[in-house]
Amino acid sequence: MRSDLEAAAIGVRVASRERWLLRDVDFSVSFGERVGLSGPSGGGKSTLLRALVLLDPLESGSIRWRGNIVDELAIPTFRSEVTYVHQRPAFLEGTVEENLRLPFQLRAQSGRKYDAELAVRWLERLGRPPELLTQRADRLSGGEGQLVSLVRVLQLRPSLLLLDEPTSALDPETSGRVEEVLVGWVKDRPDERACVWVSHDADQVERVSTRRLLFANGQFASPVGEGAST
Ligand SMILES: Nc1ncnc2c1ncn2[C@@H]1O[C@H](COP(=O)(O)OP(=O)(O)OP(=O)(O)O)[C@@H](O)[C@H]1O
Repeated sequence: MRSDLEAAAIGVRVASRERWLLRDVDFSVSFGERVGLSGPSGGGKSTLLRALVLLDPLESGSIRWRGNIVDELAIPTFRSEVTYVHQRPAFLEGTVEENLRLPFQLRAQSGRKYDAELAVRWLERLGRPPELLTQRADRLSGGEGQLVSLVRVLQLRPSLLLLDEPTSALDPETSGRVEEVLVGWVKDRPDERACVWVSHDADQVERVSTRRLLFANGQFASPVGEGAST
């Protein structure tokens, strides 16, 4: 059966090209899945997620999204459907709300408009009040930044989220909310949503994933088994 995202034999080298960060890596994910990715620091998990959305140039291999090779022209639309969520998100000057409005100016989002009510609903589900919208984005704490970055992504209705340690700066209670929101997000539409979740917390991986993988030295190690199936 065809997977929705398929990476075939992808390779990434450092800019100087003297070292491979990923070499001949195969990976696929299908809608409905929640893939938990763990492994040692510096093992290449972020590099892999970035390569899956072509944020770094591939030295070899290819990415297919829903059966089609993703070429240069397809990248903007592809990235509106498959989104990398950075562990330490960046914001532009201005309020949180101004930052939430910005992606709607991109061509890939044409025809869509910022919806303040939707943003407030996501914030509420993440345990934050609407007043956060008026706060300056550059004054957010690390944890608040992670929450706002999730709202920024979720409001754009993506299909596949590549989550790079999305709760690393959050307290346990808020982490729990994020887990609930993101697991629920996939479960609500399992035929059109999935996520890959990088975490160093083995218990979290167990809670959030339907499939668990270990990534080290730029390669997948042998599977560590199935996670929570529901
Ligand atoms: N642009 C780059 N140029 C050179 N080396 C890089 C580059 N990007 C990443 N690396 C190196 O690639 C390796 C993998 O880094 P990566 O951030 O993907 O690991 P990780 O598994 O996500 O680590 P962590 O769990 O600490 O976040 C590291 O040794 C890192 O220093």
